[in-house]
Amino acid sequence: MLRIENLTKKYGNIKAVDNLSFQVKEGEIFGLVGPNGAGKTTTFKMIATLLKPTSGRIYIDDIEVSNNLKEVRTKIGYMPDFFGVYDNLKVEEYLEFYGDIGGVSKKEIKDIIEDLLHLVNLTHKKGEYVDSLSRGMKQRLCLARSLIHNPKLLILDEPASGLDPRARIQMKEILRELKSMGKTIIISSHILPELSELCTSIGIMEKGKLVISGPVDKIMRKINKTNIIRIRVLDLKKKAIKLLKEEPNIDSVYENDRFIEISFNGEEDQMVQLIKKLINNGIPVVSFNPVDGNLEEIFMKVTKGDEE
Ligand SMILES: Nc1ncnc2c1ncn2[C@@H]1O[C@H](COP(=O)(O)OP(=O)(O)OP(=O)(O)O)[C@@H](O)[C@H]1O
Repeated sequence: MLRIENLTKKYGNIKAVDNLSFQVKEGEIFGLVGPNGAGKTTTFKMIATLLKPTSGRIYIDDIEVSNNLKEVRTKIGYMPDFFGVYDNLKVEEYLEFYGDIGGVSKKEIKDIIEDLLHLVNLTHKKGEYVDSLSRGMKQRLCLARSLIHNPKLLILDEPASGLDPRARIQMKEILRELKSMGKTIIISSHILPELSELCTSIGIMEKGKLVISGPVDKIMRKINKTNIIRIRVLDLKKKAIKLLKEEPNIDSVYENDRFIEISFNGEEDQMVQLIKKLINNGIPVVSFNPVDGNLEEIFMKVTKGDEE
C-alpha cells in the first residue's frame, strides 16, 4: 500500500529526514514513534504530498507520488498535528467545505457527513460552531474531515496529542473502527504504550533516521530477546514449575498466588512446543499469556535521546 524508498528531506544544512525506507501493507496500522524533532511530521507531510522530498521515492498503491499528485491525493487522508479552525463555520458546514474541496458530489455529501459524524461521535454537534467544540471534539472533527473523500490511506500526525485520557480512549476506539473498515493507517504519537496496543507495526525514528522497524512483538523480542509469559494453571503448580525449569529457553521462573511468570527467549514455534509439553504432562493450563511489552522501554533503549 505504502512504500518509502531512501526518503531524504533537507532544510538548509539540517537533514530532517535521512534516507528513510519502510513499507506498510494494506490494512495495517503503522506507528511512527520518536522524540521531538525526529522528523515524523516532515515524513508525514511528504507522504501527504504537501512537501517535496529532497531525494527518494514514495509509492502509494505502486503509484509514484511526485509525478501523480492528483491521483494520489484521492487515496490519502491527512490529519495534521496542528490544524486551523474556521471561526464562522458550523460543524456540518465545515465538513461540506472540505467535501467540496475533496471532490465529493452535492448529492452524496449529506449522507457522507451523517455517517462520518456518527463514526466520530459528533452527530449531536452538527449545528454547533466549530470554535465552540472541545479539543477532543475538534480533533475528531479533523479526523472526519480527513475521511470525507473515503481515502484508503490515513496519515494521522499525533491525533491524540493534548487529549485527556477519556478523549484518547475515544480516539483509539475510532481508529480501531477504521482499521476494521479496512483502512490503512500511519500514525505518529508520543503516547507510546497506546501505539503498541493499536499498531500492527512500528518504526522508531531519531534524528531523521529509522532506528528500528517491524511488527511490534518482533521488535520487542529483538531488543529484549526475551518474552515475559504468564501461565495460570488450575492445579499441579509445583510440577509445572519443575517442567518449566528444565526448559533451555527459559531464563527465569517466578511464581505468585495467581500465576507463574517465565522469561522466555525462544521463537514462537518453541512457545507452541512448550504449551504442548505442559499439556502432555497433564498440567491443567488455564491461560498462557505473553505479557505486552512496554514500548516506552524499547524506545528508551533504542534512542539515545537529545543531550543538547
Ligand atoms: N520548515 C522548516 N524549516 C527548517 N527546519 C525545519 C522545518 N520543519 C522542520 N524542521 C526541522 O526538521 C527537524 C524535524 O522536524 P519534524 O517537525 O519533522 O519532527 P517531529 O518528529 O515531527 O517533531 P515533533 O514531535 O516535535 O512534532 C527538526 O530539527 C526541525 O527543527
